[in-house]
Amino acid sequence: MPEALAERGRFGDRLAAAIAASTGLCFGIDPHPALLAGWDLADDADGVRDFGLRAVEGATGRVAIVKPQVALFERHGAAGLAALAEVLAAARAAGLIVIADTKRGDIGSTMDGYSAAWVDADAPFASDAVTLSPYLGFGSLSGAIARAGESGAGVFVLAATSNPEARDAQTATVRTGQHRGRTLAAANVAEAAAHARGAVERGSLGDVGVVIGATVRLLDYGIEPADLAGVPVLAPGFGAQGARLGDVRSIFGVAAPQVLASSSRELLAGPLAELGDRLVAATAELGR
Ligand SMILES: O=C(O)c1cc(=O)[nH]c(=O)n1[C@@H]1O[C@H](COP(=O)(O)O)[C@@H](O)[C@H]1O
Repeated sequence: MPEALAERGRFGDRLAAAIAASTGLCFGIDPHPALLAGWDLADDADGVRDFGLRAVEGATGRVAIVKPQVALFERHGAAGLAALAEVLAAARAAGLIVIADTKRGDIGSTMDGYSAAWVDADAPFASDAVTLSPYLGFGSLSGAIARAGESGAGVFVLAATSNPEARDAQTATVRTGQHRGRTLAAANVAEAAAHARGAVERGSLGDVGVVIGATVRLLDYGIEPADLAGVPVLAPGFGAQGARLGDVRSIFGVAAPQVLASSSRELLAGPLAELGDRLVAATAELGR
């Protein structure tokens, strides 16, 4: 077993334990300009760092999973990325499971660079998991998936995203190969499910998750909740995009227990002093 994996264990196992000990609430850390202003912070690199660190402080002991949005730090250039590295390290030091929302996706050889940046044990932006786009072909991610597994990290692969304009592309029918006849979204789910088989036998979760927006109807994308056995489901779209935390069961059916219900702006908006209360209320609304 590679040393890094031996140290922290498999991502899916750690995630399953975190959900069992807390809930699947995933707190999105998205430093938008208006939210920074709401916490009396400047929209610059220092501001996004302080915003991220305060969000991590509010999350600690209240939620198990956080998801910093990379672009909202990156927009402040090198200093913004340095701020992001600090926030990621603080979140991991606090024992939170950190999903970096990078949405990277490239040809396989280039994906090695992203792995070195985000998921290797000694990566400058080391995270527990990253979001990846499979729309250059799921196979283009196979090296990144293997490399994440070697360091005990995970990946979340976009399947049915929360934005309505993705629907045409993601419901297109695959015409050749083993997924012939499936929608592209369902084919990505099937690939993730294949990675989860061993974990299902252990009563755990796989290291390859999918992203399915809480705003979509699974059946419209050719996905059945039962297709998701053992697959962690990152589900953004709660709060600002309209989905309600209390509806996780009706949206995801039998897959509800492995859903990471993600909300950013709705939890971040409002006074910093009340952030803890908002997180506690969201946890109660989500339930177990
Ligand atoms: O991968 C994501 O995190 C993601 C996928 C998706 O389908 N939809 C989606 O909204 N997201 C991200 O989830 C967050 C949603 O933010 P709120 O709408 O403020 O809760 C943003 O950071 C989005 O980039």
